[in-house]
Amino acid sequence: MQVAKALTIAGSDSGGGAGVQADLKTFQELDVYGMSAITAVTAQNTLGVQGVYDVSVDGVIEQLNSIGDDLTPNAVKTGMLFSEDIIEATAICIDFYGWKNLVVDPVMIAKGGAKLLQDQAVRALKERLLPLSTVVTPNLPEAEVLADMKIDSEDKKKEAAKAIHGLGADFVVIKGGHDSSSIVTDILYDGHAFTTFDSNRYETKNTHGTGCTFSAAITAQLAQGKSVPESIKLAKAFIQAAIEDDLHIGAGHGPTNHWAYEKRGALT
Ligand SMILES: Nc1ncnc2c1ncn2[C@@H]1O[C@H](COP(=O)(O)OP(=O)(O)OP(=O)(O)O)[C@@H](O)[C@H]1O
Ligand SMILES: Cc1ncc(CO)c(N)n1
Repeated sequence: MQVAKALTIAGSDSGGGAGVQADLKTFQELDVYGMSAITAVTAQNTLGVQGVYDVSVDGVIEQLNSIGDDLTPNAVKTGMLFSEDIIEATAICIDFYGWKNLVVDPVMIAKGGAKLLQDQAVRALKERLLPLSTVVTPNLPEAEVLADMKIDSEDKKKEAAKAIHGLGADFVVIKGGHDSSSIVTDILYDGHAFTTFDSNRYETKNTHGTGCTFSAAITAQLAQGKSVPESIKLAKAFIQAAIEDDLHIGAGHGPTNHWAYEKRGALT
């Protein structure tokens, strides 16, 4: 049996809803063999982030070398990268091993406000990682930082997508989770045209790890040879199911349900 392999380079969430844990659960649900290189360990639950401990740059490089020397991934995603040095090391390794199908989720701040990327690391993200990326998936506040502009209209969102595309990503998806409208719209820009992906907003506080899960689903699809638009369509259906069928775990912002998409498929 030939199985596609995907790698996540990201932080660990002890609460299991975001970060490496969300990525591996998503890969597994989408029939992709999951691998991980951990950049930081967070002490985290549904109430917030209690601590952040970054892994040494040597530790990150050694994990990537272990994978690169034996287990070539068909697609790679990055999540929480924390520091300029970790971004630099990640970019060098991705380039060295020639890994393709890179999805960059430019994680900056956790929903509760904790910093998951140092301010001085934004430049490295823009200059070192985005030029290697197939897809970059900012939420609205991240798109504002990457494009260096305020986004307060649909036209501004499109202008920001163009600016981020100009940083070197092949495809830009600006996610709509932070909007307040009843329809959640993610927009995709491929350098020529825009495509929109709409869904009904589901009112819930259990949205911890939505961005990680969405970008991991895109990565799993790319690993299996799907096109970027096809991968985003599936990822949107995957996250919609995971949000709507919420698990009610923990007293704060609970995780999404990584089983839900498969379960729906089994029922239809
Ligand atoms: N309430 C909701 N109902 C339906 N879809 C949603 C909702 N919130 C987010 N989404 C979808 O989830 C995906 C992630 O979007 P979001 O903007 O929440 O990412 P994020 O802020 O990076 O997430 P996080 O930082 O919590 O991991 C997108 O595809 C978005 O459309
Ligand atoms: C480790 C980690 N990565 C990403 C996020 C963003 O959801 C988070 N809260 N924690």
